[in-house]
Amino acid sequence: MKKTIATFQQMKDEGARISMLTAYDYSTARLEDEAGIDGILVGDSLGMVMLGYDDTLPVTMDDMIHHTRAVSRGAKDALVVADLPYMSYHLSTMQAVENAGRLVKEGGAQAVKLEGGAAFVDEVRAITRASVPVMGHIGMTPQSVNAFGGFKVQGKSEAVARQIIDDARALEEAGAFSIVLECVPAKLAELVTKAVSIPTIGIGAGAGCDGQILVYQDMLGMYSNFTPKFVRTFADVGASMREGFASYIAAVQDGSFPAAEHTFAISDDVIEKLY
Ligand SMILES: Nc1nc(=O)c2c([nH]1)NC[C@@H]1CN(c3ccc(C(=O)N[C@@H](CCC(=O)O)C(=O)O)cc3)CN21
Ligand SMILES: CC(C)C(=O)C(=O)O
Ligand SMILES: [Mg+2]
Repeated sequence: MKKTIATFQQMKDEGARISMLTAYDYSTARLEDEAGIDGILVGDSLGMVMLGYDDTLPVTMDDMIHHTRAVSRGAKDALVVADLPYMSYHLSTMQAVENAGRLVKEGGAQAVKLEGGAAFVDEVRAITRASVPVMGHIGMTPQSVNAFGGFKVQGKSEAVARQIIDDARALEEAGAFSIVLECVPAKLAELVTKAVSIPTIGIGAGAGCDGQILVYQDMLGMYSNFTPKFVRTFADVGASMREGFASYIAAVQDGSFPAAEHTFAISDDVIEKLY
């Protein structure tokens, strides 16, 4: 059965941990869904892991819609959340609602995510008012990479830690259904999780969150540009792929592929006539 934002809230209330992963295409979404994932995020991280940019800033609404449509078709049960990319919700609440609406209407997402806390409560309220559920995202928000001076842990000082707690409360008050906590100290994430009644989903935020999310290429060993400290390789699919590609290349080179069983037959009569 399709999971909803009510399923997420019920899981927090019952103390069941929520599992999320990113996906950017139909086949991967299908595999994650079959494995029983609760939620799939079509992250703007697709700019890095799918498109090869150095950060998420160049990702467009058209990129997001293209990938969200594919994921929506593969996610039978999982809740599909799509990221609002950089500059798609920063100009006005009107722009935010319009683009959130496109991710639902054209992409087939059930919810959207935006980066920001107290500074974006007007956008969260406006999108929620249009009946699109919003996931907040605070801590190390990658769209602010230039403002942070790199992908750096946030919330180690009292001032920033306090801001993160205030941001979480502001998001809940504005109607967000859930909050991603990225790259914040584990004990701060625990405090935030207790400070709000909506589920927190952590990435590099420790086990005290209500759920976890990872970029799937990271947990399958498929992306080697960097490996954040918070990543565990659950299966080395990257190594399997490299081996598979290498044996294909070798088989083509030595002529062992394709073999007879991979070919289509034609009657000798027909062939004779062609000579
Ligand atoms: N493949 C991938 N995985 C991600 O988790 C991810 C993306 N891409 N793209 C968007 C953002 C960027 N993220 C990142 C990127 C780098 C670090 C990183 O290198 N962190 C270091 C140092 C942190 C510090 O000490 O301040 C680490 O060791 O984890 C963390 C998160 C998380 N998101
Ligand atoms: C890492 C998650 C939370 C994200 O925002 C993304 O994949 O874009
Ligand atoms: Mg993102």
